[in-house]
Amino acid sequence: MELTLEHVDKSFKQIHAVRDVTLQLGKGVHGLLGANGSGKTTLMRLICGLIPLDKGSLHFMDINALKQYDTYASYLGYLPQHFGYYPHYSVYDFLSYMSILKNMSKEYSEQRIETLLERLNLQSHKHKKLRQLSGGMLRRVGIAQALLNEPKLLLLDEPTAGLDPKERIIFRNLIASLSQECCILLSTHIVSDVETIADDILVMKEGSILLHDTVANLLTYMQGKVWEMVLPASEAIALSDKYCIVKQHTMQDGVHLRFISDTQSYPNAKLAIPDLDDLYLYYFQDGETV
Ligand SMILES: Nc1ncnc2c1ncn2[C@@H]1O[C@H](COP(=O)(O)OP(=O)(O)OP(=O)(O)O)[C@@H](O)[C@H]1O
Repeated sequence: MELTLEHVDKSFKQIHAVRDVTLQLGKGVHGLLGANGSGKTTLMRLICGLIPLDKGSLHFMDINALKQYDTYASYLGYLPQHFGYYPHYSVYDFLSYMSILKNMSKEYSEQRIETLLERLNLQSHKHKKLRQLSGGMLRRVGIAQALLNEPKLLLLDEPTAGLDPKERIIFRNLIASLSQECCILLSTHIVSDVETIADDILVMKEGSILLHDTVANLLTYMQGKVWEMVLPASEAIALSDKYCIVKQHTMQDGVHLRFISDTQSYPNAKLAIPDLDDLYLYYFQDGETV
């Protein structure tokens, strides 16, 4: 069960949105991190076949997505960043409608919808109109439609956007439970969404995959670059002009700072154990929005 992209490239007029991306993703959860405009959604839409590649190839298992799209699509589930829905449809009617679009038989889709309503804790809401649902429930309906055809390749574009912390945890657990069944590519701005559940992380910047490795390996790279120290408030301001500050907390004894520096810039700075937030800021400290 492997997704393979080779030299995938896409431009929109003068914007080079995806640059020569080559990667292989197997079963499990793959976190796709990147700042706004780094190309995550475009990459997902290319993988889904919603927009054509300018160059490159795309295979899932032995299927050539460009030549055997119908077979490829039968393995695919996709939750877009902004999933359009029909506010007057009930949860059940919406899922039935989506199963027709996915060419599923009536009998199979009825069974499958019941299973998913149960699994996603939506059973008691099945006759509610979509417009009556909270953001979290709507996101769960979005996931349910993506899972209707029991996909082997699941693409989730910022699935936790707009969810409260509790819903985010429920969602994370759900994704983790699906990871044994399929290859999941999950894009997000929120590092904590993928830190604990992703088997590996892809960091995308300006259309290219800058890093692709396990969390443990990526953090090894940050060792020796993350520092902590306490400074009087007046000195802390000067430091924030020079270094990338990851955390800052004012307490009675001064300002507690966590910052990134390739070398020990202050004698009283102590090395800290790096986390993914540090790594993310290290690569996006040049002013891009996170
Ligand atoms: N249909 C399009 N037409 C023109 N430019 C586009 C189109 N889709 C994306 N772009 C541009 O391609 C670049 C990558 O956009 P994309 O939406 O893929 O990034 P992203 O990483 O998903 O960003 P975000 O996190 O904000 O959703 C951006 O400069 C964007 O403006």
